[in-house]
Amino acid sequence: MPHVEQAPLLEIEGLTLAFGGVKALNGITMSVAPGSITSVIGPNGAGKTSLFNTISGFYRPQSGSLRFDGEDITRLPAPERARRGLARSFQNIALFRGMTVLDNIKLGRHCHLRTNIFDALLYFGRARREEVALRAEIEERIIDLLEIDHIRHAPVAALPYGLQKRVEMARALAMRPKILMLDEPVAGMNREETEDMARFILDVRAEWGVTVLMVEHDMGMVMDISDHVVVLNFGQKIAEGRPEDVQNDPEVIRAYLGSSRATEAPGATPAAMGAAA
Ligand SMILES: Nc1ncnc2c1ncn2[C@@H]1O[C@H](COP(=O)(O)OP(=O)(O)OP(=O)(O)O)[C@@H](O)[C@H]1O
Repeated sequence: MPHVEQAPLLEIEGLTLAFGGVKALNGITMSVAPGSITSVIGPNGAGKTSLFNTISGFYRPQSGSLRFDGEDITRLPAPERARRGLARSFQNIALFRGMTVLDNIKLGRHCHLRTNIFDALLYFGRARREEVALRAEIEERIIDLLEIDHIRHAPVAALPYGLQKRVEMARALAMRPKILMLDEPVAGMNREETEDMARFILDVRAEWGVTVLMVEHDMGMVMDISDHVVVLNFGQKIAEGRPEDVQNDPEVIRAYLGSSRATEAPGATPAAMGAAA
């Protein structure tokens, strides 16, 4: 059978976003294949967070378009994008710290709750009971998959940072997303926590087929688990491809050399950095 390429789940075309005179994004075109783990990397100020905020609908681009699951979402507000299956975590954890782990996870399902009075009136009895049971089952699967059963009743504020990050991912998963957007999922984690998180991301993809789009500075982790890597610098895409290709791209190494994160350059051996200088 001939190989047929699947249509991208997310297609970004010519995205431009400016803050005053600063072009945080300058004509970014990229796509995310269904079932892939796609990572966006780049030195500080490259535009990664701006890209995430534009995809999830917090920022409105000056030009360009976004298609998600075959539909144009460029003008849709953030909650509607979430409802359609774009879920994200945040660089700085955005959990309700006084609430328990379980209650935080339950909040993830809010985007699917009915808000229309007619829907609500029609929605009672068996259908409702079935949906409640289904949600509870999904929450249990998430808790099991992310190994957080032992802390389900703990207040989030009492947990170490690495576990809080895991709970944030659990909450995003409770939205039953098509794309899970992870903003620096291992920032501030030690090696062991990082390896755990990498394993959870792979498990989530394998078991649920969720597509993952992440921004991350930890090059080891990005290169280990990504299928596709997109590199930004000063708001522009300077490279993309398989981890091994991006790692050896002289322009990518040069971009990191000029930044405070030179030692994090993909494949930053002294020889490679000397060659790129
Ligand atoms: N709300 C804002 N107002 C003004 N300028 C902004 C705003 N957000 C981002 N910028 C500017 O846009 C550019 C891209 O920033 P962005 O935060 O997207 O980069 P980044 O790649 O996520 O950086 P980091 O790795 O440090 O998180 C930077 O020059 C930044 O100063």
